[in-house]
Amino acid sequence: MQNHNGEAASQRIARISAHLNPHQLQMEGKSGLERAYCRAKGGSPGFKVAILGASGGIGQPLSMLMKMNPLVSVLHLYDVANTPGVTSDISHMDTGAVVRGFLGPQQLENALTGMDLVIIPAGVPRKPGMTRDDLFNINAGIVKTLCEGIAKCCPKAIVNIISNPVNSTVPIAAEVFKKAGTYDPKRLLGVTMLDVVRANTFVAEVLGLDPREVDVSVVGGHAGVTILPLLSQLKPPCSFTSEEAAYLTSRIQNGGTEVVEAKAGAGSATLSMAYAAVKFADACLRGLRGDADVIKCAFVPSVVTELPFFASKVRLGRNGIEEVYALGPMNEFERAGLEMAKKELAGSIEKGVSFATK
Ligand SMILES: NC(=O)C1=CN([C@@H]2O[C@H](COP(=O)(O)OP(=O)(O)OC[C@H]3O[C@@H](n4cnc5c(N)ncnc54)[C@H](O)[C@@H]3O)[C@@H](O)[C@H]2O)C=CC1
Ligand SMILES: O=C([O-])CC(=O)C(=O)O
Repeated sequence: MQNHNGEAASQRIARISAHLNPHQLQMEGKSGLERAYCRAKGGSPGFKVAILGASGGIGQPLSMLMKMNPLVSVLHLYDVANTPGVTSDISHMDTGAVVRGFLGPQQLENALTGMDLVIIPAGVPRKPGMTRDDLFNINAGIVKTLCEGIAKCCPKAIVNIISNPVNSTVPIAAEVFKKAGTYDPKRLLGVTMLDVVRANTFVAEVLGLDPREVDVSVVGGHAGVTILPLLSQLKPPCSFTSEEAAYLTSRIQNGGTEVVEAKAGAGSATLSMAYAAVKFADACLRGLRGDADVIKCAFVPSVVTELPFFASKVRLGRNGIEEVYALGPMNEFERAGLEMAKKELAGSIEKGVSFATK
């Protein structure tokens, strides 16, 4: 009996059994992959997304949530450990995206080829007492290698960098792409969405509002004092006492540390980060699709200050970043915060650039 694609029963069984063993499929190379992608024909057309570091604390819930995203037609899960299990598990979800797993450096190129969006949560997380910069020695090399793969296999992809320290890993990525001759500043974004998610939550708590009604712009970078919430620009407009502004700014700046301490050695934010990463990735995909007015904060190549990278609101479109918005009016407290943020950011950016160019 033939199915609606005109496929005979024997072909159907062969296709399904091949799909059940991702490794076998991988070994079979292109024809196996092509067969798996046939399944996408039944689903909606969409974008191809790779997650690098897909088996980790962020990677797993992020993979799950991206499998639920109707804009995704193909989802590649890459890690140096445990991707067969994560892929098998997630592939049973009855959503449209076809999921494929890739394990270890020899499969990185297949994981990346043809991707529209690459999300990178690969790398080690903090333990109590550490700063994000303490992760530099391990994560800088990981991000560099993964970006070399991107430059080679999907140079036009939008890249979302989650791996810390974001203030240095984004400049590293830029240098890798420059060296490879593929750099497009519109396509490189450091993910600072969790700072916005936290800011919305904490501000809503103070104001007694639903967090979904609150929109805080968070600029600067993604570590300590470089995280600068612009509470004076809050939507809906509200005023805070100086005590409230100081409390909220400090809580937003230390949100990551709050989670690291509560997890007491078992890592840093993973679930709220996966939520924030999907919110951001979805915005990038909506931009690629051509939706109007997709605006989010991100740490990007920038000319809004004298620094080469800075987080501010950006408009996302078919080419990635279509517009980087200026910081807008700030009060005295925020202007002082901006000076502190820029001072620390300059060193973190320089550290990333010199690592990648040495
Ligand atoms: N941008 C942000 O707002 C946030 C960033 N982070 C950062 O995200 C990163 C990941 O955090 P978690 O998922 O909690 O860590 P985790 O340790 O649970 O997972 C990391 C994953 O990366 C994989 N990995 C290591 N080296 C790799 C390589 N060369 N290629 C591919 N995969 C590799 C590991 O096998 C592991 O599965 C950390 O650097 C953390 O600091 C965490 C929270 C928020
Ligand atoms: O604090 C950390 O190490 C992880 C992170 O970036 C965050 O939760 O904002």
